[in-house]
Amino acid sequence: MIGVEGLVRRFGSTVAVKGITFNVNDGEIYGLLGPNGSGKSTTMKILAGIIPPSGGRVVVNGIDVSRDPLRVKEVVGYVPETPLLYESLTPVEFFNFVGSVRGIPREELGERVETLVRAFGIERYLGETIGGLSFGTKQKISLISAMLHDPQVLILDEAMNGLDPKSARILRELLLGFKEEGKSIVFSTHVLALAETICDRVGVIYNGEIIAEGTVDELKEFAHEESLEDVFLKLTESQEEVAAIVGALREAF
Ligand SMILES: Nc1ncnc2c1ncn2[C@@H]1O[C@H](COP(=O)(O)OP(=O)(O)OP(=O)(O)O)[C@@H](O)[C@H]1O
Repeated sequence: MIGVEGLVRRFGSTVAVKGITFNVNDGEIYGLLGPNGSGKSTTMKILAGIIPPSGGRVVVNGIDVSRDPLRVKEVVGYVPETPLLYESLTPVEFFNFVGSVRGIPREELGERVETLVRAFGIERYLGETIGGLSFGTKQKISLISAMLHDPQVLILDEAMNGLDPKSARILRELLLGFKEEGKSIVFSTHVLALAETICDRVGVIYNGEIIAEGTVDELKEFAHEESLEDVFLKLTESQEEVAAIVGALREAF
């Protein structure tokens, strides 16, 4: 369970997050959708205990992120937008490192690594240094490392980035399984068709504020639109702008 109330985050004079409020229940996948620079990653970093809020209150599984960010990290699995890995290690060395930092018993760690490595099909890269691997393979390593301690809460920032269709399907099925187990999942994506199929509820964030929230069907009804993409463009005031740009491009080419 995640509770976010009046969350504010400033970077100097920039107010990246302007007092947002939302909850994510146990067994729920919450989609955080918004244009570039709207405050998604900043919000997710705060939920994961990576950066502190400037104001408001965030409680993750009963733990206040401002008071106890280290304990928050224990219950959260966080996948950043860009994988942050030790490039000179092999995936096996990296998973062992994560396992020891998190205090995961050796046998449990071995079993989880084996299951997830097989699921994402990266067995053949286990002995290579991470620095030489493709972006998609690094993303899979980042995902696996976030799941090794079996966290109750998953914060996934553009987690499908770089994944091939098979791995994207596997991740989707894994997330649906986690949801069944009662985990809370926050998921940001620019792929609205994906959000439509996976999220129980979505929050549309724009200029650091949540401007609409609900199930995909509720948002479609609210905006009188047929697809989540049209809802998104309408709410973020991009529909007319997109039409004007496309018109100009057609004239130019
Ligand atoms: N470390 C930082 N220092 C200064 N400004 C920052 C920092 N991190 C984020 N910002 C600013 O905060 C705002 C929100 O950024 P954020 O990365 O949260 O957006 P986002 O919705 O995740 O965007 P994208 O879809 O492009 O990943 C932007 O104006 C960004 O420039």
